[in-house]
Amino acid sequence: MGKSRYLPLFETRPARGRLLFRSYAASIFIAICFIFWYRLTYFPALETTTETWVWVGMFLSELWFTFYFFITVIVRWNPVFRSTFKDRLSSRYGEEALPGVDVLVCTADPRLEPPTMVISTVLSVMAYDYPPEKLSVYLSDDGGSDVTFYALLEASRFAQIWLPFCRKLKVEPTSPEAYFQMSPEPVDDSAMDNEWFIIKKSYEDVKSRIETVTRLGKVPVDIRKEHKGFDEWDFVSSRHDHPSILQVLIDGRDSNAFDTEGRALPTLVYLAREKRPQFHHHFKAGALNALIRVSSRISNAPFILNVDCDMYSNNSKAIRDALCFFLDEENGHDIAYVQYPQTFSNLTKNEIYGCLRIFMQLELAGFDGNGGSCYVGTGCVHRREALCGMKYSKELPVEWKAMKYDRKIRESASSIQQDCKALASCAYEENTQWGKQMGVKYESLVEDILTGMSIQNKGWRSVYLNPERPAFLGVVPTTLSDTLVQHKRWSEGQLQILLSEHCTLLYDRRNMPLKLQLSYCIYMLWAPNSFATLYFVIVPSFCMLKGISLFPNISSIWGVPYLYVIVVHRVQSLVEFVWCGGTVQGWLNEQRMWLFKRTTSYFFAVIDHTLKLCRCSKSAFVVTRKVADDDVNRRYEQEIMDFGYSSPMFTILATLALFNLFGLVALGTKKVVTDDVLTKVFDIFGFQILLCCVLVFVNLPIYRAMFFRKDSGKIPAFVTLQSITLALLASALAMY
Ligand SMILES: O=c1ccn([C@@H]2O[C@H](COP(=O)(O)OP(=O)(O)O[C@H]3O[C@H](CO)[C@@H](O)[C@H](O)[C@H]3O)[C@@H](O)[C@H]2O)c(=O)[nH]1
Ligand SMILES: [Mn+2]
Repeated sequence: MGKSRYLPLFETRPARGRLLFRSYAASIFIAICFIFWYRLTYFPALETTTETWVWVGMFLSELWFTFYFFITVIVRWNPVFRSTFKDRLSSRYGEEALPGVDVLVCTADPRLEPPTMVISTVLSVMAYDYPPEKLSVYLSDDGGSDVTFYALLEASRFAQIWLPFCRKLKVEPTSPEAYFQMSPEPVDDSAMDNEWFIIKKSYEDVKSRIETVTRLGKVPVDIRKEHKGFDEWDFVSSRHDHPSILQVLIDGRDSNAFDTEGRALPTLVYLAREKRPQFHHHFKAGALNALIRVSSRISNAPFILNVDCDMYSNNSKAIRDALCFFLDEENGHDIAYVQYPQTFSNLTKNEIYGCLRIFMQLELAGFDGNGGSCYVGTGCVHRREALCGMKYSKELPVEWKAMKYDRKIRESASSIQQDCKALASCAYEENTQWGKQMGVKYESLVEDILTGMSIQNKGWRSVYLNPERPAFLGVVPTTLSDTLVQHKRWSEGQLQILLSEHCTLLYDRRNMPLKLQLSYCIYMLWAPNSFATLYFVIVPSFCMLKGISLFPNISSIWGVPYLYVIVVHRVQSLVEFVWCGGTVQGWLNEQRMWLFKRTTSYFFAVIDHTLKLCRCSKSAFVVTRKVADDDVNRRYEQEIMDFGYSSPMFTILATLALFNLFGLVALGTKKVVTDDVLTKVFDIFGFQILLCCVLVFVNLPIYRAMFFRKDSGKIPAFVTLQSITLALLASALAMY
């Protein structure tokens, strides 16, 4: 093709309103300068040592918040949005010349991640609008469960009717569970409609068979006879102790692997990598690395899509979209991965536990503008070489066509099986670079972010793509404790990166622009953020009771910059949230979660990590629960916060909430008694009172859950009692 006629396969648009944002940021910056001026000028006027120390604390906290604000500005400085031209891709490459794509799906526990959900995800990716002979799907089962294997076996059979049905009706989404839940029953009597009912019935049968087996907890003998693969479980002593299990359920190279319309089926592979108690298995990162190796032996596609088991494909064009970047002749050669945002199917209108909306819809675009999107673990298409650890180099152009995978070459299935089992064994990685220089990284609980950083450090770029129809839909946790525990894992993982040699600001960073390095700090600093936040939640109320004023009088001129920052900064956050598709109530909920996470999850992450450094505890990847009982689901639908059981996190939340409430009450009574010209008190302690009121308002659901609710999701009496005692003690300490 002549250069003059070159048409790009994707385009990039900068976000609108950048000028407005930059002016806003500059104005806040000026206000912050005034705040520091105030802090420093009034410093010498302090009388007691307590006053001096709390003042220093305020100064440090404000300094910290300023630095953090500066980073949030960098992330938002230049967001970019991308779109693709899939028609050009088709006309340039046709169907024949498209590259192979391997899809890696991970599951870890059949009780937390029901096998029916896992196979809906698997079926949804098998049904991509992509030549099936170029598609291979691999499921890693860290639960090592024969029930999950049975579910996949059922899926491999159901695929024979599901895939032609999806093609014929242009089904969207291609997850049978989601599709039949949302698509209305057809009303005509045509043959097509009959087929709709037949397939639906067939899916329901599959589902009910799997659910029966799941309830039993093991596969009955008569079903075990259906497939020789079940024999592998004869050697399984527990999920933590078994040899590699590998079953090719559909072999795409097999000339008999056809759907009911005679078209090829994608290859489908089940893998439970070897587990032995004496080996560390490195959680999801380890699972992915085993899959990367096994897939390289079986299909070796040049592009790898990876999804979590709850993230079904919601857009059957997503692979083609991603390829528009990699296959663009002019600008695609250095792109290592294309990241789709995580979006969720089970959100309620006002998202009581938040859903990373700003992160997924805006900050990732900001990262892209600064040099490359983060890798967020799911919904990401990688170039195999980049994921395997190869450095980018202009001289060594990566040629995807060179990695041809010839489906016609037949090898004996048993020799492939033998090789693959060795590749998925515990000992395979010993004395290799896997997890360090190769594949997904092991040193952090957020293996995704660290792996993305390391890929960018090797000279690759990455892009963020957010098509109008979300590419994947997953599940957000439906209780407060699940959410807080998930965030604890994330912030702990980020802290691990911050304190490791991979910290962007210290690492060998020739290939990462400074603005991208700073952008990563926005998450790496989550955990340390807890200290400044705890300080602001506790100390101003404490000092209010002690009679120490920490902020300027509300009527003084120094009050203006404070008011400006407080009001304008929150307005900007609200506007941003609504722009990203949220509701006003949703924003309020998000603010609450922001406070809860900082005072519990992030704080616990610091403590846990410190214990780990002292070798008192070990890293654990607590898998997020994807199902809940009816009671919990009902409360989630009604957007009522679920506490349900005692947890030290809830004790902290409730104590802080009560402490601030007591503060307000005590102040009220004290002033009525002494009647110390009320307006004067409000003037001197105005900001502290305001802060206290805001905290009480934000904590309203906690008071309700302690004192006014009767359902099983309320705060347990034991936690309430504990918190009242602690908060009373703290208030007494402040007042006397
Ligand atoms: O030992 C393990 C633990 C987890 N998983 C799988 O990893 C995925 C993510 O686990 P989940 O409990 O759903 O974690 P989330 O917090 O929802 O996941 C986010 O955060 C993780 C990093 O902490 C990323 O890996 C994920 O992609 C990202 O969605 C799931 O498919 C699990 O089945 C494994 O395969 N093996
Ligand atoms: Mn998840």
